Amino acid sequence: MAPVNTASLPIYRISALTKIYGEGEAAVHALRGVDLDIPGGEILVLLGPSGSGKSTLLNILGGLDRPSAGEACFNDTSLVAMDEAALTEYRRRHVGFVFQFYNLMPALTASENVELVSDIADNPMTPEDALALVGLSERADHFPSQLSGGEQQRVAIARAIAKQPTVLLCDEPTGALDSVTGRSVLKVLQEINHRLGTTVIIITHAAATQAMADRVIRFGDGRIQEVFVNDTQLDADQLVW
Ligand SMILES: Nc1ncnc2c1ncn2[C@@H]1O[C@H](COP(=O)(O)OP(=O)(O)OP(=O)(O)O)[C@@H](O)[C@H]1O
Repeated sequence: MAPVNTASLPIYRISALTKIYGEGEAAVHALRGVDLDIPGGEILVLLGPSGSGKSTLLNILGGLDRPSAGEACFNDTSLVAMDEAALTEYRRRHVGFVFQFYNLMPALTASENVELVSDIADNPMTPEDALALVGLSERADHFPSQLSGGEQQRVAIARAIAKQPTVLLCDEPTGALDSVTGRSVLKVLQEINHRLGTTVIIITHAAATQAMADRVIRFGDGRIQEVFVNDTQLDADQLVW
């Protein structure tokens, strides 16, 4: 299938975004004024040391947390101005999450784990289609304990994409995996971006991942240190780390 080219218009516009946890002497300045446009349809990789604010930014973009000040718009709608109900609706319709740990229900099969989410979505893929996209058709009836770490993460990705989200937000998706398995998971994320046009944002400590990105953001101390546009994305199969 030909790549879907939805790149160009910003899907997120972020300006002067700050996040302070706690108060007074105990205050932690997690974001210190972030300005960033994220074009739709891209693979964006967020790099930076531990504690530099990457997860805080991702959580705000995903509607899981709120900034202390500044603005974050999704398709020109302010996430900051949304009330809790609107934010929940935004998450439900538009955002898929993938975390380091897969959080699958142990008593349910791969297919049933995906079905849990497709049941509450407006226009879901079937669990069969979602599992086929991540290359796990053969494992649909297996329980999590019968799957490898990489396979469990692929089920988690199938679950996240089954509702056909606009964006897929991934916080250390390969953090618990060896490099070969991690590459196979990144390959799946790349396939989803190419085939469905989903905007994919990946936080990682595996710096080699930047070679498959359209855009790389380097974070440090709550600020963007560098934005790098990558014109020659590698196939995830070719990543070396
Ligand atoms: N709920 C919270 N309450 C207080 N401080 C927090 C909270 N969440 C994050 N922080 C602090 O905010 C700062 C940024 O954290 P964040 O998790 O965004 O960093 P990160 O770059 O994602 O780090 P890592 O790579 O280790 O996940 C850190 O100093 C962290 O301790």
